[in-house]
Amino acid sequence: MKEKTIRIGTRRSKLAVVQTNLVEQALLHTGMGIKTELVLKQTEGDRILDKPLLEFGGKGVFVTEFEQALLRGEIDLAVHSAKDMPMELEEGLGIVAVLKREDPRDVLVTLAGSDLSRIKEVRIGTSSLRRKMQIQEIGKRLWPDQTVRCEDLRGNVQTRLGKLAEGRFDAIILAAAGLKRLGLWEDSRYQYHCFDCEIFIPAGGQGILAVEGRINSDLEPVLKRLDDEESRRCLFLERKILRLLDAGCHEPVGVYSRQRDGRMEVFGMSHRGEETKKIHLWGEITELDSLAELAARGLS
Ligand SMILES: NCc1[nH]cc(CCC(=O)O)c1CC(=O)O
Repeated sequence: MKEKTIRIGTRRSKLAVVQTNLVEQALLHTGMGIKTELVLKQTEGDRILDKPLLEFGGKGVFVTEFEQALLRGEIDLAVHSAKDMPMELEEGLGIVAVLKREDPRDVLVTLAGSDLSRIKEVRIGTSSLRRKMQIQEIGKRLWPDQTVRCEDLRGNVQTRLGKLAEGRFDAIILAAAGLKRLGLWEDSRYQYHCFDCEIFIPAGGQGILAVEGRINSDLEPVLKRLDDEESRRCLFLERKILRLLDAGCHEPVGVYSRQRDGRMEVFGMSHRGEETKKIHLWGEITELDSLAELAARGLS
């Protein structure tokens, strides 16, 4: 490949930049003499902070502007949190590399020293229907004599933590992956209660960084080196299930998969109409399509 600088697009948030730096590091580590340049963009999703995402176009709001830049050739790659990616990508673009999955768990975050057992009504900040649904259910076990009230909370991770610190909520729910990547995991201002993925099912793709690019580009040999096979397989399966479900963002859906002893294990939850459905299935890694269909059937 000819020596050139790879232009990588990402959002301006600190998490997005840190995540893109991870991709840059991985590119440097290929030892293929690659140079990178960051192209930061503010997206619709970053500008509109006073409404839940689902009121103005859902997942695409973080991605569309980068897709246009990729198609125009202004950037060569875009780095996304896989869970924020829309189901259908623009023609000619694809997920060209999948990095090794970071901790996929959801975490209940409280301020250091706070004791939720003393609170009659626990106010939890989250805008995600999936998180609201699951914390309501788990809350009945965690706090049998208390009530849980979920309230909307948007903004980047630091903004959300700021609102917790202001006392607007007793707890908030965030992804472990974001907290770890932002160096907040050891932060003594907060207490973290991690939920096992089989109990509190993460969003499809949670913890995974996906690199989007033009398909069949001359970067492919380089991008192969960044790719983690198991994470790619899990992301493929989780996205396939979501696509089959054709779940809009109005429906809470969680999907999580992992490889165990050479087989694929998948957990899912959905809530359509009045009913909450849960699945736990096993399948062969060579037959992900049929596993996805089985999972989607169980969740629809
Ligand atoms: N929706 C925002 C978002 N997108 C990705 C992450 C965390 C990183 C990841 O899941 O890879 C977060 C923050 C959060 O949900 O706490």
